[in-house]
Amino acid sequence: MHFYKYHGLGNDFVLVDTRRQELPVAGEDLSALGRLVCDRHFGIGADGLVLLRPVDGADIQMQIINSDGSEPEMCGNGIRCAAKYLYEHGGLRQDEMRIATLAGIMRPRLIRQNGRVQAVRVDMGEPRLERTDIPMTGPPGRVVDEPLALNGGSFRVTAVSMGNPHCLIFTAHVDRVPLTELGPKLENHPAFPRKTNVEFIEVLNRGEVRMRVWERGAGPTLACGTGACAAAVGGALNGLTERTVKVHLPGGTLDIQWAEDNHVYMTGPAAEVFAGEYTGRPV
Ligand SMILES: N[C@@H](CCC[C@H](N)C(=O)O)C(=O)O
Repeated sequence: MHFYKYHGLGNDFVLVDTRRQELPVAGEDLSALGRLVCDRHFGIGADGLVLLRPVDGADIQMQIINSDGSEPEMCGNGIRCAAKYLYEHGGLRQDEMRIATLAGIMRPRLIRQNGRVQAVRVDMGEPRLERTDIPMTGPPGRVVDEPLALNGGSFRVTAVSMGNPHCLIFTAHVDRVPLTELGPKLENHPAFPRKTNVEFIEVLNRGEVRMRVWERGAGPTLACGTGACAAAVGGALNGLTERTVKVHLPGGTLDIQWAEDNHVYMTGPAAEVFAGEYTGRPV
């Protein structure tokens, strides 16, 4: 299987263009393929597998499989990588694209300099704030700075869906958070019937935050695009930040704007690392 390896701020992906080859999976067992290629010891190694497919009504479809084999609705860093690949290798020589995902059609726009893609700005659509849309259990309404019981204590959480669920916790010292202990407990908390991504956020000032993320189906990652968008929305909902913020992640910085049209715009880099042939065991 021919693949490309990309990353967005260290959130890394194996990218496969299914328009150019058949996948080596019996009955399209994408969950098993995702687990195999993402494995950092026995596979190529990645946080996720990004599959590009032909589709009606958009330029391309992006499907993503987490490293645990689950299929999320959307991936912000992955879509910037997909857009860069499509322009540089995938025959889509246009600056604006429409990419279909399980969360709807996303619209990346390339920012180019001397013909090279420097960054990608993506219209990530509207955030979903109703509890049932996260989804989260409990009475109807938004989940903003609400207590969530865990381990005999409680956290104040804000919940935002960017097509995929995010549980945001604002904290004074993000470096002191025991991410690998709390992350899986919150990811699998019964309040989130489809599990959740978990973001710990420290507000530096009204235009900048620092964030660490525990991703649903992938664990701790160096960056999360949808998570950064959710953090900007959550910061504004709590009155802690403006609607335009820089989100500093372990892998680098994303610029996020929750615009007046209610759409969230994410700007950040995407990088190609290498290409290769996966010769591992077919599923
Ligand atoms: N890293 C991604 C999010 C990938 C999906 C996530 N793990 C989930 O299950 O929702 C991003 O950059 O948005």
